[in-house]
Amino acid sequence: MSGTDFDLIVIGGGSGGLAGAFRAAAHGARVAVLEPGELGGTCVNVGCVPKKAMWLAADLSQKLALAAQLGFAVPPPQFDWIEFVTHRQRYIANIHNSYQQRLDANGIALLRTRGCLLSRDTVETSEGVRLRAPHILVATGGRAQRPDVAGAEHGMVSDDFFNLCAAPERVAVVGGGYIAVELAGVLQSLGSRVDMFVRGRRLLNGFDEELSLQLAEDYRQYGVKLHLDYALRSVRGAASKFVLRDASNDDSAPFDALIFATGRCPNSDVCGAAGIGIELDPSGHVHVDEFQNTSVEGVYAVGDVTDRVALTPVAIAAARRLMDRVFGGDAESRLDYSDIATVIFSHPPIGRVGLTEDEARARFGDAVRVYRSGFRPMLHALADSPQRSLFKLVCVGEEERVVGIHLLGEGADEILQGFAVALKRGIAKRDLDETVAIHPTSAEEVVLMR
Ligand SMILES: Cc1cc2nc3c(=O)[nH]c(=O)nc-3n(C[C@H](O)[C@H](O)[C@H](O)COP(=O)(O)OP(=O)(O)OC[C@H]3O[C@@H](n4cnc5c(N)ncnc54)[C@H](O)[C@@H]3O)c2cc1C
Ligand SMILES: NC(=O)c1ccc[n+]([C@@H]2O[C@H](COP(=O)([O-])OP(=O)(O)OC[C@H]3O[C@@H](n4cnc5c(N)ncnc54)[C@H](O)[C@@H]3O)[C@@H](O)[C@H]2O)c1
Repeated sequence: MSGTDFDLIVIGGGSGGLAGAFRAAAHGARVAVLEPGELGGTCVNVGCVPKKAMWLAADLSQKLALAAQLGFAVPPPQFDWIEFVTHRQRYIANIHNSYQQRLDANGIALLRTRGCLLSRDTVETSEGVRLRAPHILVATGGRAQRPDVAGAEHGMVSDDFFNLCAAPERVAVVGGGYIAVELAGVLQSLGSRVDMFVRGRRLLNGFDEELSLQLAEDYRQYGVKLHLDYALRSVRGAASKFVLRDASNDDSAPFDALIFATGRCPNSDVCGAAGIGIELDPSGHVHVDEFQNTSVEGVYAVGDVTDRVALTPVAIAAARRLMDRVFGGDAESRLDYSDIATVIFSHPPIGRVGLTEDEARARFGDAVRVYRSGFRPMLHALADSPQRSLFKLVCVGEEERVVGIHLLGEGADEILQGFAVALKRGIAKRDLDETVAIHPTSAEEVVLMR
């Protein structure tokens, strides 16, 4: 084997790529990873990790306000954004170091460069070096996309949010999905006045409608202005003042910052996927089968570049199972994509696993039975804060198999994981009824619904 021959070349050192590289190396494969940016990709650098750090800061600021209402002598909190970012980035630097150490310890070659597929077994680096391997993993992730309207270049995207040094006074967030809801919540909590411009008639399309309506209510109470059914026509921006114009040519108030959270597109174009005949869907996602095979033999793909669920643990799990198949001798190893739990780090958070009520009714008709519990969590009730929780169970058939769990409220992010295991194991409502509650908690509502 020469210095440019490997068993596996991984293009992209993000969540999926690194997980695949480590698992392949553990099976004895000789691995090269190509990554021009920071190790860890989107999740570690401009996604889950810095986002969750900002969410924790926002959550603390809300808790400080509750504490003040409950008798603690808390002076109005002054948030030093730059100091917080120093802690956040130190945390991230530790992740980079730990990845680098693991790569070294596993003998994985890291090339700080871009990779482009030349054929089914050859990748060319930006410097023109050709590497060869019988197995290639495409794990190049995705990038934020701006809407196709005049002036869109003036706005930030989520990557830029993480470069902020202070809360802008008035912020416009365009979009109503995961990132829009999360960034709007953080900014409002940390002192901005946020307006959300949402194309649809509600937040979080595809999530349970009742929970999305309740979250919209929570956001309004919290001071976020929601502009639903908003058709953005253009943006004018100059000297850090932005004005949005809608389809009726009405102008918005001026904003100090504008953030587009209008979806992401796959990085299949920057790694030569189409050039070697890899099948893409109309939006450029790499089409993979249930074993993560692309349409070109020996070339696989995982994570956000594929036409599957765009979440970090999904990219990681898919990559590990793939490497167990390719190098670990387990011919059937593949990820079961059903019933993947997900959390939106809104204020309060939303957790979801399985079918929404609408999806269940479309599939099972009258056999669906829904249980719900709306309540004020104890801390909020004590502090006379209006924030409410709404938990829902979607059940099907005479045995009332639980096919969906939807939690909006404080703690939902931490409560859901265990119940996701239960749902995946096929529990029925009766199993929840037979489980003795843990009192007093929010989680107990899941086993007490009648
Ligand atoms: C703001 C935000 C918040 C998020 N929050 C969460 C969350 O809370 N929970 C969650 O589960 N998911 C979250 N996600 C989604 C999560 O970040 C992605 O699903 C995950 O990072 C996908 O991993 P990946 O390996 O497919 O791609 P990435 O992590 O994006 O990694 C791809 C890597 O490939 C590299 N690359 C691209 N082209 C090339 C090339 N030609 N050659 C070499 N390298 C290349 C890139 O530099 C990048 O490092 C969030 C995303 C965003 C944007
Ligand atoms: N907590 C988490 O796990 C988490 C957090 C962030 C992102 N993610 C992942 O990243 C993915 C991408 O997140 P996202 O928020 O970018 O996408 P998204 O698909 O959740 O939301 C995109 C939003 O942009 C709107 N939109 C699209 N084009 C528009 C246009 N031209 N004008 C106005 N609005 C427009 C859509 O209507 C939608 O509301 C998510 O689907 C999720 O898989 C996960």
